[in-house]
Formats: sequence, structure tokens, C-alpha cells
Amino acid sequence: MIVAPSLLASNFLHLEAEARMLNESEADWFHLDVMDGRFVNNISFGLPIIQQLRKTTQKLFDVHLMIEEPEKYAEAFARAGADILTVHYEACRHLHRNIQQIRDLGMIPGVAINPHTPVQLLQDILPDIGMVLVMSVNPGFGGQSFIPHTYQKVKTLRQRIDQFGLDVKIEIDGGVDLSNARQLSEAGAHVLVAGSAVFHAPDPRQVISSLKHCDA
Ligand SMILES: O=C(CO)[C@@H](O)[C@H](O)COP(=O)(O)O
Repeated sequence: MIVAPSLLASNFLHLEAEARMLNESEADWFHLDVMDGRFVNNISFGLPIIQQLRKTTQKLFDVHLMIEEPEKYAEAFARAGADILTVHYEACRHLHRNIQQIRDLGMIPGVAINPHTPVQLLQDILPDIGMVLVMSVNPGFGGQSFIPHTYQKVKTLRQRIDQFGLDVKIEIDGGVDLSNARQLSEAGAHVLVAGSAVFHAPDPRQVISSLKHCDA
């Protein structure tokens, strides 16, 4: 299992120390949530923070754009150090073009879907992307409860990916913790994003390790 702690739940006053903690942990990726106050009702952080964080780690930067018109900013996120750039299905009028742009900029394109969006709508774009981010809460805020319907979405998606032999990862984001990690793994997820469960825990590194090995 790939574990991608979401720095949205970290202590921004001690961001360098939080990055160090992740570097010393079994975390595979840094998950970075960018919100614009338009696509979602929240504003998080953006390019300058990602640029600074980039200096602290070699780990992969998994950038989740919860923004309108992501095509305007893709080049800037490539320069800031994003490795995977995920845009929302619901935010893109020309998704195929947006995906090509992300690839042309040297990043792996991901597509995120909100809880109400059926995985079947991704059928024609799956061969062109490297990851599907399945939102297991409504986007915008950390600390929400996991939506159980997600398990079925992951199973359906995984079947389709395997059926066509595609190299596409399934990432789950929202309310992920030690109580659902194993079931998500069994449903076919490859990547777990966890914010509150990691950064609000007394021992974040232990939680990361348990998520990675799904041994809660
Ligand atoms: O994208 C989002 C929220 O929109 C997530 O990445 C959250 O940041 C996950 O936080 P928890 O639900 O794990 O606290």
C-alpha cells in the first residue's frame, strides 16, 4: 500500500518539522491539497508553500487541485515540483486536453471524482491517466467521516482497470484511518491519503506504518 499523508492536517507553524517527520517515516508520498475557495468552500495553500516544501524532501509530490480552471496553473505546479497533478472531473470542461497538458509538462496526470460522480464516467479517460483519486468525503475539509459507498466504487474501478490491463492507481482520500484501511486494500485501492488520522495522532509515524501494512 502506498501511503500519502495529507499536509492539510499538519501544523503549518511547524511545517519543516512535519516534513522531517514524514521523511523519517514510511510515508511514500506527500499529498498536497490546493483549494481555491471556488471549486470548494475553503482556501488552503498554494505554490509558494509547495516550492518551499520541495526543498525538504525527495519523496513524490502528489498534488490534488481542488480548483476551477486548473489548466491555468498546471505549468506553475510543474515548476514548483509536483510529480502527480490531479484535477477534478467536475472542474474540467475539456478533461482530455487538460490531461495531455499535464503529461506534456512531465507530470503524471490524475483525475479526482467527488462522491456523487460515478466511476463509469471515467471509462474513456482511463487509458490516458496514471491515477484516479476517489473522494471518500465531499472535498474541501479534513476531518470528515468516510462515506462507505466508496468501497463499491473502488471495486468497480479496480475491475475495469484490471480487465483492460491498465497502469492506473486508485487513491482514496477523505476519512481514511486504521478502521477502513484494510477494507480499502481488499477492495483494490493502491494509495491511501490520510490527514487527521496521521497528523492528529500521538505517534504519526506509527499510524503511517500501520496504514502501509494495513495491520490495524
Ligand atoms: O482533499 C481532502 C479534503 O478535501 C483530503 O486530502 C483531506 O485533507 C483528508 O483529510 P482527512 O479526511 O484524512 O482528515
